Amino acid sequence: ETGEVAATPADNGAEYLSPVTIGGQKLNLNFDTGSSDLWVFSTALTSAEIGQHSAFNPSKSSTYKELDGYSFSLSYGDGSGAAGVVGTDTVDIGGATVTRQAIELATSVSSAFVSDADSDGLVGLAFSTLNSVSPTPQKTFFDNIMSELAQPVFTASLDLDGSGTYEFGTIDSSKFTGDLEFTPVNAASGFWQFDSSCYSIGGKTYNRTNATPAIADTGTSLLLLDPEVVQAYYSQVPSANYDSTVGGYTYDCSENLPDFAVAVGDNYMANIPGSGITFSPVDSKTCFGGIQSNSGSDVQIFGDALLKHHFVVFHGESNLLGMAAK
Ligand SMILES: Cc1cc(CN)n(C)n1
Repeated sequence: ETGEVAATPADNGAEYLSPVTIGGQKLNLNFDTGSSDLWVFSTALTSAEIGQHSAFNPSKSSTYKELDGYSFSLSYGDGSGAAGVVGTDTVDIGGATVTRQAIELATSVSSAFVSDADSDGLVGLAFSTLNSVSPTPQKTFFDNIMSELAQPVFTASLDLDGSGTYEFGTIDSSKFTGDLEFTPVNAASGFWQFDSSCYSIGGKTYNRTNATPAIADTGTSLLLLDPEVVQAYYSQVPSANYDSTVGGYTYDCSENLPDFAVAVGDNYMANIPGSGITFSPVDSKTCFGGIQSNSGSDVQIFGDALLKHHFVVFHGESNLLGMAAK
């Protein structure tokens, strides 16, 4: 079995959304390799909360089964969150189908989700150990389908314009160039976590002895690195400075930015060309960088700002992360 689904740009350009069919109902969900819950807007929310979203209606699905007394509650690194009840239903992603997938129906969502009209929820693709369901954590879609897949993998090929594809069960060699380099993942963390102990700016490489581990996180827009790396990068950008009003480093959009690369394990340097560093405009002349600080937290988050320049393989059986240029 394999499945392929397109990722399309959300208006805000900060996330990638893909169509998922649950009990015959289609929702646009954010595939998130940095969390492990599949949750959706549900008709239990108020109409004000639902707004323009598609909301799953359990009473309209002939295959939905409530998990009586089960609940979930989530909060993400950006302060957003959701909570609600749990059931199972048939989930189809691009032709790959799980018949009794735990789905988490939101009865409350934070304001960030209400205002993000493009995302009807998330598909968590980190390890099931991080699933938030009580009293019994549930398995992710990938865990449930892995044994049915032609290969125990899923891949993310996210493009610069916010489009792209997620594929389950196959590694499409037409989607990358050069060698696919695999790195062992520390699955005990629950994340797709690996070491990252060097970086390069404008082609000059720096080794680090105190780097925090990194995770591959398709649900985060930016590249959130240890402060010393971020300061080193923006010290090479004359007009750059930390702007607390926007909460990050900004610079003149006219700058000729240096290339940046960061290690994924020991044998892959993931490069971002200088022309690909900017995340968004702040105003007519100021730009907000895709490289920002993790504020000294104990992990570096390799989000879409990095991943969209590469082809990424998540290998669930051997706990490996594959990276290739494209
Ligand atoms: C909703 C959401 C997901 C993630 C990354 N895992 N963030 C930071 N926010």
